[in-house]
Amino acid sequence: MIQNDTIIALATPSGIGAIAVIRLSGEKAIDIADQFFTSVRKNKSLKNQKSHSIHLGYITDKEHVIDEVLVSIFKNPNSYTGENVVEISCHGSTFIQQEIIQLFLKNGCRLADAGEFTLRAFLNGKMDLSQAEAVADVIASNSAASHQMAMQQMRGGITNELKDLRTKLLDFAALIELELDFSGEDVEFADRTKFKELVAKITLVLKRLIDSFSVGNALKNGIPVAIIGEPNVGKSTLLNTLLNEEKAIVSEIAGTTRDAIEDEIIIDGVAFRFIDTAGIRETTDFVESIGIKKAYEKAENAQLIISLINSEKFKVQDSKFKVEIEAIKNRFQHKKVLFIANKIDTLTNEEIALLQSEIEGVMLISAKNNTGIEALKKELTSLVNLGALSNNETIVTNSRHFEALNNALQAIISVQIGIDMEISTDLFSIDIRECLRHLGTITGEYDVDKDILGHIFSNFCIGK
Ligand SMILES: Nc1nc2c(c(=O)[nH]1)N(C=O)[C@@H](CNc1ccc(C(=O)N[C@@H](CCC(=O)O)C(=O)O)cc1)CN2
Ligand SMILES: Nc1nc2c(ncn2[C@@H]2O[C@H](COP(=O)(O)OP(=O)(O)OP(=O)(O)O)[C@@H](O)[C@H]2O)c(=O)[nH]1
Ligand SMILES: [Mg+2]
Repeated sequence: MIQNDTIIALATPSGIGAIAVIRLSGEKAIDIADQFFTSVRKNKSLKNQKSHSIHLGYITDKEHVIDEVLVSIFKNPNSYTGENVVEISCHGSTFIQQEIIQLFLKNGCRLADAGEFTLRAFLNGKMDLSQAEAVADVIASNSAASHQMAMQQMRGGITNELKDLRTKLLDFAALIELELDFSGEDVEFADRTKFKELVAKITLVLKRLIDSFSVGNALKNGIPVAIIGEPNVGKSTLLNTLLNEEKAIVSEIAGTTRDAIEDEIIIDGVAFRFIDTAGIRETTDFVESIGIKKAYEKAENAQLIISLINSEKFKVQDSKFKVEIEAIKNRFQHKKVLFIANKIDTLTNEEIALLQSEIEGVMLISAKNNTGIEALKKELTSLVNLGALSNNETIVTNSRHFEALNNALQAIISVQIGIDMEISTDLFSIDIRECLRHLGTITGEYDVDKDILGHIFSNFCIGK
Protein backbone atom coordinates (compact mmCIF):
# COMPACT_ATOMS: atom_id res chain seq x y z
CA MET A 1 0.00 0.00 0.00
CA ILE A 2 2.75 2.47 -0.97
CA GLN A 3 1.42 6.04 -1.08
CA ASN A 4 2.56 7.83 -4.17
CA ASP A 5 3.05 11.26 -2.69
CA THR A 6 6.24 12.07 -0.83
CA ILE A 7 5.83 13.75 2.52
CA ILE A 8 8.33 15.93 4.36
CA ALA A 9 8.58 17.32 7.88
CA LEU A 10 11.02 18.48 10.47
CA ALA A 11 11.55 15.53 12.84
CA THR A 12 13.36 17.49 15.53
CA PRO A 13 11.76 20.26 17.64
CA SER A 14 11.23 23.56 15.91
CA GLY A 15 13.81 26.12 16.93
CA ILE A 16 17.57 26.33 17.00
CA GLY A 17 19.60 23.22 17.78
CA ALA A 18 23.00 21.81 17.03
CA ILE A 19 21.52 19.61 14.35
CA ALA A 20 18.05 19.38 12.85
CA VAL A 21 16.63 16.34 11.09
CA ILE A 22 14.30 16.68 8.12
CA ARG A 23 12.58 13.52 7.04
CA LEU A 24 11.10 12.55 3.67
CA SER A 25 9.02 9.47 3.00
CA GLY A 26 7.45 8.15 -0.19
CA GLU A 27 8.24 6.40 -3.41
CA LYS A 28 10.20 9.33 -4.83
CA ALA A 29 11.92 10.43 -1.62
CA ILE A 30 15.37 9.29 -2.70
CA ASP A 31 15.00 10.59 -6.27
CA ILE A 32 13.86 14.00 -5.08
CA ALA A 33 16.60 14.30 -2.47
CA ASP A 34 19.17 13.24 -5.02
CA GLN A 35 18.32 16.19 -7.29
CA PHE A 36 19.52 18.64 -4.64
CA PHE A 37 22.32 16.65 -3.06
CA THR A 38 25.94 16.92 -4.09
CA SER A 39 28.15 14.34 -2.49
CA VAL A 40 31.67 15.20 -1.34
CA ARG A 41 32.69 12.18 -3.40
CA LYS A 42 32.79 12.79 -7.13
CA ASN A 43 29.82 11.56 -9.17
CA LYS A 44 28.13 9.82 -6.28
CA SER A 45 24.34 9.68 -6.58
CA LEU A 46 21.98 8.78 -3.74
CA LYS A 47 19.96 6.54 -6.02
CA ASN A 48 22.24 3.56 -6.12
CA GLN A 49 23.30 3.57 -2.49
CA LYS A 50 22.54 0.79 -0.05
CA SER A 51 19.67 1.01 2.41
CA HIS A 52 20.71 2.29 5.84
CA SER A 53 23.74 4.16 4.53
CA ILE A 54 24.85 7.71 5.37
CA HIS A 55 26.35 10.24 2.96
CA LEU A 56 28.13 13.53 3.45
CA GLY A 57 27.56 16.35 1.00
CA TYR A 58 25.74 19.60 0.28
CA ILE A 59 22.14 20.57 -0.29
CA THR A 60 22.22 23.07 -3.13
CA ASP A 61 19.52 25.02 -4.91
CA LYS A 62 20.77 26.00 -8.38
CA GLU A 63 24.47 26.39 -7.50
CA HIS A 64 23.53 28.08 -4.21
CA VAL A 65 24.75 25.97 -1.29
CA ILE A 66 22.20 25.89 1.54
CA ASP A 67 24.13 23.67 3.97
CA GLU A 68 26.62 20.89 4.48
CA VAL A 69 24.56 17.86 5.54
CA LEU A 70 24.51 14.17 6.30
CA VAL A 71 21.89 12.24 4.37
CA SER A 72 20.63 8.81 5.50
CA ILE A 73 18.94 6.50 3.05
CA PHE A 74 16.36 3.85 3.95
CA LYS A 75 14.97 1.76 1.14
CA ASN A 76 11.43 0.40 0.82
CA PRO A 77 10.44 -1.76 2.64
CA ASN A 78 13.27 -1.44 5.16
CA SER A 79 12.42 1.82 6.85
CA TYR A 80 10.31 3.20 9.66
CA THR A 81 7.39 3.87 7.31
CA GLY A 82 8.10 0.92 5.03
CA GLU A 83 8.59 3.37 2.16
CA ASN A 84 11.71 5.00 0.76
CA VAL A 85 12.89 7.34 3.48
CA VAL A 86 15.54 10.05 3.42
CA GLU A 87 16.72 11.85 6.52
CA ILE A 88 18.67 15.03 6.13
CA SER A 89 20.69 16.08 9.15
CA CYS A 90 21.50 19.75 8.67
CA HIS A 91 22.86 22.45 10.95
CA GLY A 92 20.09 23.43 13.33
CA SER A 93 19.50 26.99 12.18
CA THR A 94 15.81 27.71 11.71
CA PHE A 95 16.74 29.50 8.49
CA ILE A 96 18.50 26.44 7.05
CA GLN A 97 15.64 24.16 8.18
CA GLN A 98 13.11 26.33 6.37
CA GLU A 99 15.23 26.76 3.23
CA ILE A 100 15.61 23.00 2.84
CA ILE A 101 11.95 22.24 3.56
CA GLN A 102 10.79 24.96 1.16
CA LEU A 103 13.12 23.66 -1.54
CA PHE A 104 11.58 20.20 -1.33
CA LEU A 105 8.02 21.53 -1.09
CA LYS A 106 8.59 23.30 -4.41
CA ASN A 107 9.94 20.12 -5.93
CA GLY A 108 7.44 17.35 -5.43
CA CYS A 109 7.04 16.93 -1.69
CA ARG A 110 4.13 17.95 0.46
CA LEU A 111 4.14 18.79 4.15
CA ALA A 112 3.28 15.75 6.30
CA ASP A 113 0.15 15.81 8.44
CA ALA A 114 0.42 15.18 12.18
CA GLY A 115 1.37 11.54 12.72
CA GLU A 116 1.51 10.79 9.01
CA PHE A 117 4.88 8.98 9.09
CA THR A 118 3.53 6.64 11.76
CA LEU A 119 0.19 6.33 9.94
CA ARG A 120 2.12 5.13 6.91
CA ALA A 121 4.12 2.71 9.06
CA PHE A 122 0.76 1.26 10.16
CA LEU A 123 -0.76 1.21 6.67
CA ASN A 124 2.37 -0.49 5.36
CA GLY A 125 2.19 -3.19 8.02
CA LYS A 126 5.28 -2.08 9.96
CA MET A 127 3.26 -2.05 13.18
CA ASP A 128 -0.29 -2.59 14.29
CA LEU A 129 -2.62 0.20 15.34
CA SER A 130 -2.07 -0.21 19.07
CA GLN A 131 1.69 0.00 18.56
CA ALA A 132 1.31 3.10 16.40
CA GLU A 133 -0.80 4.71 19.12
CA ALA A 134 1.89 3.86 21.66
CA VAL A 135 4.46 5.81 19.66
CA ALA A 136 2.64 9.00 20.67
CA ASP A 137 2.62 7.82 24.30
CA VAL A 138 6.35 7.10 24.20
CA ILE A 139 6.99 10.64 23.00
CA ALA A 140 4.66 12.08 25.65
CA SER A 141 6.02 9.98 28.51
CA ASN A 142 7.49 12.08 31.31
CA SER A 143 8.03 9.55 34.09
CA ALA A 144 9.61 6.13 34.44
CA ALA A 145 6.15 4.60 34.86
CA SER A 146 4.49 6.22 31.83
CA HIS A 147 7.61 5.48 29.79
CA GLN A 148 7.66 1.80 30.76
CA MET A 149 3.98 1.34 29.93
CA ALA A 150 4.30 3.10 26.59
CA MET A 151 7.41 1.12 25.60
CA GLN A 152 5.65 -2.11 26.56
CA GLN A 153 2.75 -1.20 24.30
CA MET A 154 4.95 0.03 21.45
CA ARG A 155 6.66 -3.34 21.50
CA GLY A 156 3.33 -5.10 21.12
CA GLY A 157 1.99 -5.40 24.70
CA ILE A 158 -1.74 -6.08 24.34
CA THR A 159 -1.33 -7.59 20.89
CA ASN A 160 1.13 -10.21 22.11
CA GLU A 161 -0.99 -10.90 25.16
CA LEU A 162 -4.02 -11.72 23.03
CA LYS A 163 -2.45 -13.08 19.86
CA ASP A 164 -2.38 -16.72 20.87
CA LEU A 165 -5.86 -16.69 22.41
CA ARG A 166 -7.31 -14.96 19.38
CA THR A 167 -5.87 -17.53 17.00
CA LYS A 168 -7.30 -20.34 19.10
CA LEU A 169 -10.69 -18.63 19.28
CA LEU A 170 -10.63 -18.15 15.53
CA ASP A 171 -9.92 -21.87 15.07
CA PHE A 172 -12.90 -22.74 17.26
CA ALA A 173 -15.10 -20.26 15.42
CA ALA A 174 -14.25 -22.05 12.18
CA LEU A 175 -14.96 -25.50 13.64
CA ILE A 176 -18.23 -24.37 15.16
CA GLU A 177 -19.31 -22.76 11.93
CA LEU A 178 -18.45 -26.00 10.17
CA GLU A 179 -20.81 -27.81 12.55
CA LEU A 180 -23.55 -25.46 11.39
CA ASP A 181 -23.05 -26.72 7.84
CA PHE A 182 -23.77 -30.22 9.10
CA SER A 183 -26.74 -29.21 11.22
CA GLY A 184 -29.22 -31.99 11.63
CA GLU A 185 -26.43 -34.54 11.62
CA ASP A 186 -25.47 -33.96 15.26
CA VAL A 187 -21.73 -33.73 14.75
CA GLU A 188 -19.30 -31.94 17.07
CA PHE A 189 -16.00 -30.90 15.54
CA ALA A 190 -15.19 -28.48 18.31
CA ASP A 191 -14.16 -30.17 21.53
CA ARG A 192 -16.50 -28.59 24.10
CA THR A 193 -14.25 -29.14 27.10
CA LYS A 194 -11.29 -27.48 25.40
CA PHE A 195 -13.52 -24.73 24.13
CA LYS A 196 -14.81 -23.99 27.63
CA GLU A 197 -11.23 -23.82 28.89
CA LEU A 198 -10.34 -21.35 26.18
CA VAL A 199 -13.35 -19.15 26.91
CA ALA A 200 -12.47 -19.13 30.61
CA LYS A 201 -8.87 -18.23 29.84
CA ILE A 202 -9.89 -15.38 27.54
CA THR A 203 -12.31 -14.05 30.14
CA LEU A 204 -9.53 -14.05 32.71
CA VAL A 205 -7.02 -12.25 30.51
CA LEU A 206 -9.59 -9.67 29.40
CA LYS A 207 -10.60 -8.98 33.00
CA ARG A 208 -6.98 -8.52 34.05
CA LEU A 209 -6.31 -6.11 31.20
CA ILE A 210 -9.51 -4.18 31.92
CA ASP A 211 -8.63 -3.96 35.61
CA SER A 212 -5.20 -2.59 34.77
CA PHE A 213 -6.74 0.47 33.14
CA SER A 214 -7.48 2.41 36.31
CA VAL A 215 -3.84 2.15 37.38
CA GLY A 216 -2.59 2.64 33.82
CA ASN A 217 -4.67 5.71 33.24
CA ALA A 218 -3.65 7.26 36.55
CA LEU A 219 0.04 6.51 35.97
CA LYS A 220 -0.12 7.98 32.50
CA ASN A 221 -1.89 11.19 33.48
CA GLY A 222 -0.52 11.58 37.00
CA ILE A 223 -2.23 10.19 40.08
CA PRO A 224 -4.63 12.85 41.36
CA VAL A 225 -4.11 13.71 45.03
CA ALA A 226 -6.50 16.29 46.51
CA ILE A 227 -5.32 18.34 49.48
CA ILE A 228 -8.28 19.32 51.64
CA GLY A 229 -8.80 20.83 55.07
CA GLU A 230 -10.14 23.84 56.89
CA PRO A 231 -8.88 27.31 55.98
CA ASN A 232 -5.35 28.21 57.07
CA VAL A 233 -4.16 24.66 57.83
CA GLY A 234 -1.40 25.11 55.25
CA LYS A 235 -2.75 23.34 52.17
CA SER A 236 -1.23 25.84 49.77
CA THR A 237 2.03 25.80 51.72
CA LEU A 238 2.13 22.01 51.37
CA LEU A 239 1.45 22.22 47.62
CA ASN A 240 4.29 24.71 47.22
CA THR A 241 6.66 22.61 49.30
CA LEU A 242 5.85 19.48 47.29
CA LEU A 243 6.27 21.30 43.98
CA ASN A 244 9.30 23.19 45.23
CA GLU A 245 7.78 26.31 43.70
CA GLU A 246 5.63 29.23 44.86
CA LYS A 247 2.67 28.06 42.83
CA ALA A 248 -0.18 28.99 45.16
CA ILE A 249 -0.66 32.13 47.22
CA VAL A 250 -0.02 31.57 50.92
CA SER A 251 -1.25 33.95 53.61
CA GLU A 252 -2.34 33.94 57.20
CA ILE A 253 -5.78 35.07 56.07
CA ALA A 254 -8.25 32.21 56.24
CA GLY A 255 -9.94 31.67 52.90
CA THR A 256 -6.99 32.67 50.70
CA THR A 257 -7.37 29.92 48.12
CA ARG A 258 -10.59 30.14 46.13
CA ASP A 259 -10.04 28.16 42.98
CA ALA A 260 -8.38 24.74 42.83
CA ILE A 261 -4.70 24.90 41.83
CA GLU A 262 -2.87 21.85 40.57
CA ASP A 263 0.47 20.69 39.26
CA GLU A 264 2.43 17.51 38.75
CA ILE A 265 5.64 16.14 40.23
CA ILE A 266 7.38 12.84 39.70
CA ILE A 267 8.06 10.86 42.87
CA ASP A 268 10.13 7.74 42.45
CA GLY A 269 9.28 7.46 38.77
CA VAL A 270 5.54 7.97 39.25
CA ALA A 271 3.70 11.18 38.35
CA PHE A 272 1.43 12.63 41.04
CA ARG A 273 -0.92 15.52 40.39
CA PHE A 274 -1.50 17.52 43.56
CA ILE A 275 -4.63 19.62 43.81
CA ASP A 276 -4.76 22.44 46.34
CA THR A 277 -8.32 23.41 47.20
CA ALA A 278 -10.25 26.12 49.00
CA GLY A 279 -10.38 25.72 52.79
CA ILE A 280 -13.59 24.06 53.92
CA ARG A 281 -15.77 26.03 56.37
CA GLU A 282 -19.23 27.53 56.76
CA THR A 283 -19.31 30.71 54.73
CA THR A 284 -21.69 33.35 53.43
CA ASP A 285 -19.22 34.48 50.79
CA PHE A 286 -20.62 33.43 47.43
CA VAL A 287 -17.32 32.94 45.59
CA GLU A 288 -15.78 31.10 48.52
CA SER A 289 -18.75 28.75 48.71
CA ILE A 290 -18.27 27.85 45.04
CA GLY A 291 -14.61 27.12 45.81
CA ILE A 292 -15.62 24.85 48.70
CA LYS A 293 -18.06 22.96 46.52
CA LYS A 294 -15.27 22.51 44.02
CA ALA A 295 -12.93 21.28 46.78
CA TYR A 296 -15.35 18.43 47.53
CA GLU A 297 -15.66 17.64 43.83
CA LYS A 298 -11.89 17.51 43.42
CA ALA A 299 -11.61 15.20 46.41
CA GLU A 300 -14.38 13.04 45.00
CA ASN A 301 -12.54 12.65 41.70
CA ALA A 302 -9.08 12.20 43.17
CA GLN A 303 -7.46 8.85 43.74
CA LEU A 304 -5.91 9.85 47.05
CA ILE A 305 -6.91 12.50 49.56
CA ILE A 306 -4.62 14.36 51.92
CA SER A 307 -6.75 15.67 54.75
CA LEU A 308 -4.76 18.30 56.62
CA ILE A 309 -5.23 18.91 60.32
CA ASN A 310 -4.09 22.09 62.00
CA SER A 311 -1.82 21.12 64.91
CA GLU A 312 -1.90 24.67 66.21
CA LYS A 313 -5.53 24.26 67.04
CA PHE A 314 -5.20 20.80 68.41
CA LYS A 315 -6.36 20.39 71.95
CA VAL A 316 -6.65 16.88 73.22
CA GLN A 317 -9.68 17.86 75.18
CA ASP A 318 -11.26 19.16 72.03
CA SER A 319 -13.25 16.31 70.51
CA LYS A 320 -13.98 18.45 67.46
CA PHE A 321 -11.00 16.95 65.64
CA LYS A 322 -12.19 13.41 66.04
CA VAL A 323 -15.66 14.34 64.86
CA GLU A 324 -14.24 16.03 61.79
CA ILE A 325 -12.01 13.09 60.98
CA GLU A 326 -14.98 10.72 61.28
CA ALA A 327 -17.03 12.99 59.03
CA ILE A 328 -14.33 12.93 56.35
CA LYS A 329 -13.92 9.18 56.66
CA ASN A 330 -17.65 8.79 56.17
CA ARG A 331 -17.85 11.19 53.30
CA PHE A 332 -15.02 9.49 51.40
CA GLN A 333 -15.55 5.88 52.40
CA HIS A 334 -14.28 4.50 49.13
CA LYS A 335 -11.17 6.64 48.96
CA LYS A 336 -7.80 6.35 50.55
CA VAL A 337 -7.58 9.32 52.92
CA LEU A 338 -4.30 10.28 54.57
CA PHE A 339 -4.75 12.27 57.77
CA ILE A 340 -1.80 14.57 58.19
CA ALA A 341 -1.13 17.03 60.97
CA ASN A 342 0.59 20.18 59.73
CA LYS A 343 2.45 22.85 61.68
CA ILE A 344 3.97 20.38 64.13
CA ASP A 345 6.72 22.94 64.62
CA THR A 346 4.26 24.78 66.88
CA LEU A 347 3.83 21.80 69.24
CA THR A 348 5.83 20.59 72.21
CA ASN A 349 7.01 16.98 72.30
CA GLU A 350 4.27 16.16 74.83
CA GLU A 351 1.62 17.63 72.56
CA ILE A 352 2.97 15.65 69.61
CA ALA A 353 2.80 12.44 71.65
CA LEU A 354 -0.79 13.24 72.61
CA LEU A 355 -1.74 14.00 69.03
CA GLN A 356 -0.34 10.67 67.89
CA SER A 357 -2.16 8.74 70.56
CA GLU A 358 -5.44 10.50 69.83
CA ILE A 359 -5.41 10.20 66.06
CA GLU A 360 -4.43 6.76 64.93
CA GLY A 361 -1.91 6.61 62.12
CA VAL A 362 -1.62 10.37 61.76
CA MET A 363 1.44 11.59 59.88
CA LEU A 364 3.24 14.66 61.14
CA ILE A 365 4.60 17.40 58.94
CA SER A 366 5.61 20.99 58.88
CA ALA A 367 4.95 22.16 55.36
CA LYS A 368 6.65 25.45 56.10
CA ASN A 369 9.86 23.88 57.46
CA ASN A 370 9.90 20.93 55.05
CA THR A 371 9.66 18.41 57.92
CA GLY A 372 8.12 15.01 57.25
CA ILE A 373 7.75 15.68 53.52
CA GLU A 374 10.03 12.83 52.44
CA ALA A 375 8.07 10.39 54.61
CA LEU A 376 4.85 11.69 53.08
CA LYS A 377 6.20 11.13 49.57
CA LYS A 378 7.25 7.60 50.53
CA GLU A 379 3.79 6.92 51.88
CA LEU A 380 2.20 8.18 48.66
CA THR A 381 4.30 5.93 46.43
CA SER A 382 3.63 2.96 48.69
CA LEU A 383 -0.12 3.50 48.26
CA VAL A 384 0.03 3.22 44.51
CA ASN A 385 -0.41 -0.29 43.29
CA LEU A 386 2.65 -0.82 41.15
CA GLY A 387 2.41 -4.60 41.15
CA ALA A 388 1.63 -4.86 37.47
CA LEU A 389 4.31 -2.35 36.64
CA SER A 390 7.08 -4.07 38.53
CA ASN A 391 6.09 -7.45 37.08
CA ASN A 392 6.32 -5.86 33.64
CA GLU A 393 2.74 -6.91 32.90
CA THR A 394 0.79 -5.27 30.14
CA ILE A 395 -1.08 -2.25 31.45
CA VAL A 396 -3.86 -0.68 29.43
CA THR A 397 -3.56 3.09 29.26
CA ASN A 398 -5.53 3.88 26.14
CA SER A 399 -9.28 4.42 26.47
CA ARG A 400 -9.94 3.14 22.96
CA HIS A 401 -8.31 -0.16 23.91
CA PHE A 402 -10.16 -0.19 27.21
CA GLU A 403 -13.48 0.17 25.42
CA ALA A 404 -12.65 -2.56 22.90
CA LEU A 405 -11.60 -4.91 25.71
CA ASN A 406 -14.85 -4.25 27.57
CA ASN A 407 -16.86 -4.99 24.44
CA ALA A 408 -14.86 -8.16 23.84
CA LEU A 409 -15.48 -9.22 27.44
CA GLN A 410 -19.25 -8.72 27.06
CA ALA A 411 -19.19 -10.88 23.95
CA ILE A 412 -17.13 -13.67 25.52
CA ILE A 413 -19.43 -13.64 28.56
CA SER A 414 -22.34 -14.17 26.18
CA VAL A 415 -20.46 -17.09 24.66
CA GLN A 416 -19.94 -18.52 28.14
CA ILE A 417 -23.64 -18.18 28.93
CA GLY A 418 -24.45 -19.77 25.59
CA ILE A 419 -22.32 -22.81 26.34
CA ASP A 420 -23.66 -23.16 29.88
CA MET A 421 -27.24 -22.97 28.73
CA GLU A 422 -26.48 -25.24 25.80
CA ILE A 423 -28.18 -22.83 23.43
CA SER A 424 -27.94 -23.55 19.77
CA THR A 425 -24.51 -23.19 18.25
CA ASP A 426 -25.46 -20.64 15.62
CA LEU A 427 -26.36 -18.15 18.36
CA PHE A 428 -23.10 -18.19 20.21
CA SER A 429 -21.05 -18.38 17.07
CA ILE A 430 -22.25 -14.81 16.48
CA ASP A 431 -20.90 -13.81 19.87
CA ILE A 432 -17.56 -15.44 19.09
CA ARG A 433 -17.33 -13.36 15.93
CA GLU A 434 -18.27 -10.25 17.93
CA CYS A 435 -15.50 -10.93 20.41
CA LEU A 436 -12.96 -11.42 17.62
CA ARG A 437 -14.11 -8.26 15.91
CA HIS A 438 -13.70 -6.14 19.05
CA LEU A 439 -10.24 -7.56 19.68
CA GLY A 440 -9.42 -6.84 16.05
CA THR A 441 -10.22 -3.16 16.46
CA ILE A 442 -7.34 -2.85 18.95
CA THR A 443 -4.75 -3.92 16.43
CA GLY A 444 -6.59 -2.19 13.61
CA GLU A 445 -7.48 -5.31 11.66
CA TYR A 446 -11.16 -4.47 11.77
CA ASP A 447 -13.15 -1.27 11.67
CA VAL A 448 -10.36 1.06 10.80
CA ASP A 449 -12.31 3.60 8.88
CA LYS A 450 -10.70 6.90 7.94
CA ASP A 451 -12.42 8.81 10.75
CA ILE A 452 -10.95 6.65 13.49
CA LEU A 453 -7.48 6.78 11.96
CA GLY A 454 -7.75 10.52 11.44
CA HIS A 455 -8.73 10.97 15.07
CA ILE A 456 -5.91 8.79 16.39
CA PHE A 457 -3.11 10.31 14.34
CA SER A 458 -4.24 13.92 14.61
CA ASN A 459 -3.10 13.80 18.22
CA PHE A 460 0.50 13.21 17.13
CA CYS A 461 3.04 15.91 16.50
CA ILE A 462 4.03 16.84 12.96
CA GLY A 463 7.08 14.89 11.87
CA LYS A 464 6.16 11.69 13.69
N1 LIG B 1 17.03 9.06 12.82
C1 LIG B 1 16.00 8.39 13.30
N2 LIG B 1 15.97 8.02 14.58
C2 LIG B 1 14.87 7.37 15.08
C3 LIG B 1 13.77 7.05 14.27
C4 LIG B 1 13.82 7.46 12.89
O1 LIG B 1 12.87 7.25 12.12
N3 LIG B 1 14.95 8.10 12.47
N4 LIG B 1 12.68 6.38 14.82
C5 LIG B 1 11.39 6.50 14.36
O2 LIG B 1 10.45 6.53 15.08
C6 LIG B 1 12.89 5.61 16.04
C7 LIG B 1 13.55 4.34 15.70
N5 LIG B 1 12.66 3.48 14.97
C8 LIG B 1 12.94 2.92 13.75
C9 LIG B 1 12.29 1.74 13.43
C10 LIG B 1 12.59 1.09 12.26
C11 LIG B 1 13.53 1.62 11.40
C12 LIG B 1 13.92 0.86 10.18
O3 LIG B 1 14.70 1.35 9.36
N6 LIG B 1 13.44 -0.36 10.02
C13 LIG B 1 13.74 -1.23 8.91
C14 LIG B 1 15.10 -1.88 8.98
C15 LIG B 1 15.45 -2.63 10.22
C16 LIG B 1 16.85 -3.28 10.08
O4 LIG B 1 17.84 -2.61 10.33
O5 LIG B 1 16.90 -4.45 9.74
C17 LIG B 1 12.65 -2.27 8.82
O6 LIG B 1 11.83 -2.36 9.72
O7 LIG B 1 12.59 -2.96 7.81
C18 LIG B 1 14.14 2.83 11.70
C19 LIG B 1 13.85 3.47 12.88
C20 LIG B 1 13.68 6.44 16.99
N7 LIG B 1 14.88 6.99 16.36
N1 LIG C 1 4.18 27.43 61.83
C1 LIG C 1 3.76 26.96 60.66
N2 LIG C 1 2.99 27.72 59.88
C2 LIG C 1 2.59 27.23 58.71
C3 LIG C 1 2.93 25.92 58.28
N3 LIG C 1 2.38 25.71 57.08
C4 LIG C 1 1.71 26.82 56.76
N4 LIG C 1 1.82 27.75 57.73
C5 LIG C 1 1.25 29.09 57.75
O1 LIG C 1 -0.15 29.00 57.82
C6 LIG C 1 -0.77 30.08 57.12
C7 LIG C 1 -1.78 29.55 56.13
O2 LIG C 1 -1.11 28.84 55.14
P1 LIG C 1 -1.79 28.50 53.73
O3 LIG C 1 -0.89 27.54 53.05
O4 LIG C 1 -2.16 29.73 53.00
O5 LIG C 1 -3.09 27.77 54.24
P2 LIG C 1 -4.30 27.16 53.38
O6 LIG C 1 -4.72 25.91 54.03
O7 LIG C 1 -3.94 27.09 51.95
O8 LIG C 1 -5.42 28.25 53.60
P3 LIG C 1 -6.69 28.61 52.69
O9 LIG C 1 -6.22 28.76 51.29
O10 LIG C 1 -7.18 29.88 53.26
O11 LIG C 1 -7.68 27.52 52.86
C8 LIG C 1 0.37 30.87 56.47
O12 LIG C 1 0.67 31.97 57.26
C9 LIG C 1 1.50 29.86 56.48
O13 LIG C 1 2.78 30.49 56.50
C10 LIG C 1 3.77 25.14 59.13
O14 LIG C 1 4.14 24.00 58.84
N5 LIG C 1 4.14 25.71 60.33
MG1 LIG D 1 -4.66 27.96 50.32
